[in-house]
Amino acid sequence: MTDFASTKALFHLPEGVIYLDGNSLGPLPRAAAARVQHRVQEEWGELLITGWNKAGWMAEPGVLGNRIGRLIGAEPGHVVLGDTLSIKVYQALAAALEMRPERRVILSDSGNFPSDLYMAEGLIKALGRGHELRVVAPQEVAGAITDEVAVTLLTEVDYRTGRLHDMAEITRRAQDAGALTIWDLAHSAGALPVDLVGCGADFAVGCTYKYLNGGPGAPAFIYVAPRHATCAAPALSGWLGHAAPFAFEAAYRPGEGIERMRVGTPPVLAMAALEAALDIWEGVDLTDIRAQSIALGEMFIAEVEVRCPMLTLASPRDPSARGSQVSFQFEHGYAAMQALIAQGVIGDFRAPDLMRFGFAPLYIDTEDVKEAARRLAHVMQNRLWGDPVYQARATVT
Ligand SMILES: Cc1ncc(COP(=O)(O)O)c(C=O)c1O
Ligand SMILES: Nc1c(O)cccc1C(=O)C[C@H](N)C(=O)O
Repeated sequence: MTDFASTKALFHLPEGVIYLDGNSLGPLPRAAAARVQHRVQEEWGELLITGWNKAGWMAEPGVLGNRIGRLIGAEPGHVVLGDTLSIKVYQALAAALEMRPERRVILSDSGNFPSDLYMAEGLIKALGRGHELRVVAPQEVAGAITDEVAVTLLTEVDYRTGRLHDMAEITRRAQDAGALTIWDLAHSAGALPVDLVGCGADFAVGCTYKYLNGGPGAPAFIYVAPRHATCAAPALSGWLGHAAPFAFEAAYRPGEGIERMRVGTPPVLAMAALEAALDIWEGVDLTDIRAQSIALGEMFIAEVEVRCPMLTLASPRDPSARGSQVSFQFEHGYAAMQALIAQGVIGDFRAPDLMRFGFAPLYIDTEDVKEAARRLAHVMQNRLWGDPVYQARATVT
């Protein structure tokens, strides 16, 4: 059984703050600052360029990829880190489309994060072969899998509502129809158990700065199923995905297996912070995370619905149908969230009217949830959101 009181102590959280936004950016693992400092001073400072070999910087995208692989049910040696999630979406999609050259439809849903859809649009333009991005409502995905579909591009957990796709069922249906699947695990990795092997997923991508707590700008990851490892063509054929980067050949040859999904120089400083964050996951059981995340979410919903009748639940009520976040709809949601943040409870707002709260059991406990609901009730009952100071929109929300 995971001891969540011990894991909470491993994070720095500002005094008085209840942090319900780890679904956007996880908090600072206490060990990360010293780990980054060590990398800067002892490795970069003292080893200089020899750090690539002596400190293992060059191999780290695969080493950390394996540690993430354990959390998402991947086979060892089939996850690699690097770049941003948007880039990894592009790579997976380009590889999948190449593997289904006779088909033209990319199937996604309106609950997908816009960047995934934008990357698909950009790739369609770049390919110029008449592909279509077909976007349906989340609940219509299964029915929209036809033999026109080359690939499904879906985020398992809807970033706005927390609605969860049935990964196993959709993967099965897609493959029965001859399509490939790409799963974006941005809101899944570290939030709930994921079983890529069990589901038979073809590709998966995700970020490490949310529930994995790797820090702002932490690198993304990509998974390619072993059966595709030698046929997935890398669209972004950078030198570190080459079979022999240091042979400096004039022409590109894809690297062995997942190595070919590397592009360029790895983010060495960011990986130091991520390494410290992943240490915390070593003793953690994802089934414990799921059970506790459901308990926290259920408690929050119950407390808020009793105290704040003006808020409407926008997430699935059935906890098994949602990820590790809960959203409430409110017309003045932006200002209400700003007022709540001023009370020390950090959640976020997603247009047009959703107040979104993430529950990460590693550092959020039942007392936090009760206190967050109390402060939210204070904001709502006293109509603090009506104060013009909370209406001004910030650049990043
Ligand atoms: C589901 C999903 N996909 C893609 C992205 C984009 O990630 P990045 O900014 O790392 O490219 C995000 C978050 O920003 C996301 O939540
Ligand atoms: N990646 C982000 C960023 O660089 C700035 C602000 C927010 C983000 C996010 O990750 C947003 C997140 N994907 C979401 O679900 O809304």
